[in-house]
Order: sequence, then structure tokens, then C-alpha cells
Amino acid sequence: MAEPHDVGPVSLAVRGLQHAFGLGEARKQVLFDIDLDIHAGELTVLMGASGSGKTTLLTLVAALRSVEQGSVRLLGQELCGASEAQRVQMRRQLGFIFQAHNLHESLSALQNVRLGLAVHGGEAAQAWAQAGRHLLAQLGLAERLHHVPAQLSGGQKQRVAIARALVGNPVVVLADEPTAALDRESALQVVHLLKALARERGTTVVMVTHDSKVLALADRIITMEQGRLVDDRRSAAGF
Ligand SMILES: Nc1ncnc2c1ncn2[C@@H]1O[C@H](COP(=O)(O)OP(=O)(O)OP(=O)(O)O)[C@@H](O)[C@H]1O
Repeated sequence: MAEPHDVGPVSLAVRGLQHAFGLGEARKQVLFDIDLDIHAGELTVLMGASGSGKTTLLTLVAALRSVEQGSVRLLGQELCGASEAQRVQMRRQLGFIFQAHNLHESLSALQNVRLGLAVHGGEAAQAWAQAGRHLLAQLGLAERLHHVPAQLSGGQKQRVAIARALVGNPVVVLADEPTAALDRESALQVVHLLKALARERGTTVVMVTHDSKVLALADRIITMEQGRLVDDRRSAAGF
């Protein structure tokens, strides 16, 4: 079958995933029988109405929440039944872009980005500073490297948080509405950057969004409805 680009290996495999919140009478099942293969090197978008389970699914595959029923294999490792310590280990390979940016108020944009790196010191310190500057510049913040969060707008803070998530070269990037606070130009910078990482480094990018600017650039769009996957389509979007 013709594909718009070479599809990379499966980096995330979900089988028979169910999830419920609460116990007893308060128990509410929010995910039903999710089967899904996500490929490296692609920008995959998850969309669907509010409450359809997108964030729950994202946090389960991100090892942020424990998988109780079914199977989630992330980079070959089973998350169902994994200990908290194993999940912490797993999370080190991931880049998270979530809405609350949690920037350190007393640190500059560049210093905040540095917090995204597990390794510091020596050559690594020089390399990070270069990578951090480059990322911030790609996100339109070249003039804001030394500003602290109080001197940045909401959208600029969001972009600093995105640079922080990406500076450690994560193999998998998980993002929840990363462009919600951004104007059109900044949103496109973010999506182009994520797509370039997918293409050039084989990064797996999974993003929850309703943003039509993002949808236009996605390789694949998966739609959820009431806790189930109801549509899954590939796009021929060029880069
Ligand atoms: N911690 C929780 N405890 C109980 N119920 C929850 C919890 N988190 C989410 N839910 C419920 O699970 C369902 C799915 O929520 P989820 O946040 O995954 O949906 P979503 O598709 O991401 O929605 P939105 O687009 O509004 O963010 C909703 O009915 C929500 O109320």
C-alpha cells in the first residue's frame, strides 16, 4: 500500500487497554478496549470531544499513571504492572509538554531549558547551552534567552517549556494541547519543530489537540469518542 512517507518502527503498542477512575459505585470506566500502534518518526494527533479520554490515554502511555488492565508496551517495555521506580526510569526517555508550564520563576528562559537535561557539567554543559539557545531561537525566543518567566507572555513561557521538554533529545515526545496558548505563527513554529524532530531523528511525537493548524501538518489523526478509538487516518501532508 502506498504511504506518504516511510513508516517507522512501532515505538508504542497498546492492546486491550481499559481504564476506570473511582471504586465501587463511584467507578467510572473512561477507556474501552484500546488497540493502537504508534510509529517512530511520525507526528500522531489524538483528537475528540472533551471528556472522550484523550488525556487519560496520553498519561497512561506516558507512564504517568499506572496501567491496570490491558497492555501498553513503550519502547519495548511493558507498563502494565510496572513499579513506580520502573515508570520513573521509563519517563527519563520521554519529553513532556503539558499545559501547566511549571517554569522556575527565578531562572532565565535558558536556565529553565537547562532543567530539561539529566546530565550536566563539562562538555555536556557547553553542548546543552548551544542546544538550548538553538531550540529557543527556533521557537522565536532568541531575544528572550535571559528573561525570567515574569518578563515573558503566556505563549512565550509555553515555548520555553517546550524547549525544556526537547533539549534532552527524548525518543518519545508526548504533548497535551501544546499550541493552545500560542498565536498562529508560534503554533506553526512549534509544530514544524516537532515534525522536524520526527523526520530527522525518528522521534515519536504524540499530541492531543483540536488545533486545525496542527491537524493540517499531522501524519496521522486518531479520533476518540466516549473512551473508544473511532477513526484513524493517515494524511498525505507534506512538510
Ligand atoms: N482523576 C480523575 N478522576 C475521575 N475521573 C476522571 C479523572 N480524570 C479524568 N476523569 C474523567 O475521565 C473522562 C475522560 O477525561 P479526559 O481528561 O481523559 O478527557 P479528554 O478527552 O482529555 O478531555 P478534555 O479535552 O476536556 O481535556 C472524563 O469523563 C473525566 O471526567
